[in-house]
Amino acid sequence: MDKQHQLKIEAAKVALKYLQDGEIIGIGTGSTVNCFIDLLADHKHRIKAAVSSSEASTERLKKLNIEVIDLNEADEIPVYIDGADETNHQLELIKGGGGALTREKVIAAVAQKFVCIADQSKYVETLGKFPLPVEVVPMARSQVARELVKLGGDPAYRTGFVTDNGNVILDVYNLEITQPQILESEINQITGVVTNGLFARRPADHLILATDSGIKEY
Ligand SMILES: O=C[C@H](O)[C@H](O)[C@H](O)COP(=O)(O)O
Repeated sequence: MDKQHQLKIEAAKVALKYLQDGEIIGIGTGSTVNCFIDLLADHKHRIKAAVSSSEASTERLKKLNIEVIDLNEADEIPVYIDGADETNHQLELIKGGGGALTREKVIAAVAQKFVCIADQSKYVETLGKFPLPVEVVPMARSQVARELVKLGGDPAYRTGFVTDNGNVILDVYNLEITQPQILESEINQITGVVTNGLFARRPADHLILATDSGIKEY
């Protein structure tokens, strides 16, 4: 097993302490969350059910016989566990490398506590080295791309990829994101944008970062 994968498992293990007995848990998407889902299998008797942010996570949860319910059936989500592509020290995130950003953002908005799990490679001074994913209604792709260029980015169409919501993704390169909340709002104002992968207006509440020198919690 490679070092990075080992660190993802370490972060996921620590996140188990946020499980609340008898409650619904929100589950994100990606390789780090997959580690958490696998660990959750041994604790499934403690939770009421899971709300999932993607078809991929739903499939993994169901394979482990963890009940998955629709978000509309959940009155509240005390805790949401998810990974990130980048995080800064304010726990503002870039997410959506796996294309699940919209459903992730919806669940994060509902959740009382958003716990981000990550390995050390995700921690950055300034967001933007990782291309910012933007989910777009297919017919608006070119128009949205032109508007993203005006904001200083270099959008690239993620070819051959369709989100769980039937939309496409533009990955925006070369943004140095010094004001994440402002950029998040500006991109969301572009007609045709479903959502973008900046989680700055609703950042994580806690970060569990696995590093070579141990777990760091923020
Ligand atoms: O769309 C995917 C999600 O936002 C993931 O949380 C993010 O891409 C991080 O994934 P991973 O844990 O595989 O690095």
